[in-house]
Amino acid sequence: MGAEVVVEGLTKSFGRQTIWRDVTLTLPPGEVSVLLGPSGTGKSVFLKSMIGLLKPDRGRCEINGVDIVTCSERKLYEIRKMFGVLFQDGALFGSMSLYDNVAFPLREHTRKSESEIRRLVLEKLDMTGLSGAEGKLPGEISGGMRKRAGLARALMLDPEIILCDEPDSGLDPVRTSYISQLLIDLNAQIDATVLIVTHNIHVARTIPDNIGMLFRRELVMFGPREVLLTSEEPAVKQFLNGSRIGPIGMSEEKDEATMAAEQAHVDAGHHDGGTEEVRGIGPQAEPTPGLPQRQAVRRRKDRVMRILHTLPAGAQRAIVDSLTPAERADYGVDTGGRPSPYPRPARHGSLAEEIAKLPGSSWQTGPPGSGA
Ligand SMILES: Nc1ncnc2c1ncn2[C@@H]1O[C@H](COP(=O)(O)OP(=O)(O)OP(=O)(O)O)[C@@H](O)[C@H]1O
Repeated sequence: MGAEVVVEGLTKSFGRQTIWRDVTLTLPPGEVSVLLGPSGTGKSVFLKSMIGLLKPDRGRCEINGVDIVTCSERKLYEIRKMFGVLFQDGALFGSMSLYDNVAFPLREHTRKSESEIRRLVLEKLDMTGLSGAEGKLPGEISGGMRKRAGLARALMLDPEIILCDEPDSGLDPVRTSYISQLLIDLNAQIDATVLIVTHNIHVARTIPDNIGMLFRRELVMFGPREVLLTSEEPAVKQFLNGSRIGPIGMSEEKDEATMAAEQAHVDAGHHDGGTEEVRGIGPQAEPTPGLPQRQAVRRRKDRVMRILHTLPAGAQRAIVDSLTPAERADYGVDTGGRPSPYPRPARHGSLAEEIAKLPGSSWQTGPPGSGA
């Protein structure tokens, strides 16, 4: 199973520009999480901070009990080997064949024989649908193939954590669906913890177990997909529907006068720029038939049912609706479709307070009244 990543109070600035502050979240082991956010909110900076390429100003990022913010260079080097990273452009060496690109981590970090390297390279190229392309140069293949080659290379050291920086960037919707499916298939095969950074709404709706969103230099929320997908938080709703109407503006957040003017424009019958007003939660992608089931699914269900009473009502309903009759019986959910007080009665107090009291909790919730 993949490693758990615990991020607490992480803050990053460049000079006087704060990128984000007090980011707190836990990537549950072996689950797939997505970090959303408008352009420039610091999603890539967050990924780079997680692998120690950038140093946060304060806070912790703990992996297997090691805080990579404060650990020694030597320890960081060891921890980094647990990561497989897919950079935006694949980050392949342009003068090397795909074979040599994918073999690179093994040649650099292990003493494996060339025959063993060959076996492993061909295996990873096969897993990523690149069999037969090993002799090609990165410049001779499509963007989608370059991404998959980057992924094959990221898998070489059997990572426990896979970070993907905008796996969909530059890809058409069909290729985006393929690479997203590939990530689910890989998760089913190796049970690694996966974090995908993206602003692709379709990826966010169909792929992850958990979703978070960065906005206004903060993590607006992070939790089971049902929380964000049923959220009434204006920035989240606007983002998920790709609409101009809401607090997210062209470059930064908008002032109230601009928001009111835009709303009046839409009220007068003009289009809001969104392609669809999606309601409810669609099904999550499953592994391709013939592959094993994702082990994370059962673990996540148990985990989410333990914290169900702390979640907003809309998310609770969506989670309960997704259970089979047998699961409802297992978890003690009543037949009226509402959860019984499982595993303990709901307590009084704000959601944020309730969540903060959970053992090992590292949830981030939105501001009061945000529905987070
Ligand atoms: N090394 C750096 N030095 C100074 N500023 C930086 C550095 N790296 C990133 N930034 C700034 O941090 C901010 C966030 O950048 P980042 O690339 O993380 O955003 P993002 O959310 O990934 O955006 P996009 O979705 O467009 O890729 C930007 O204002 C960027 O200019």
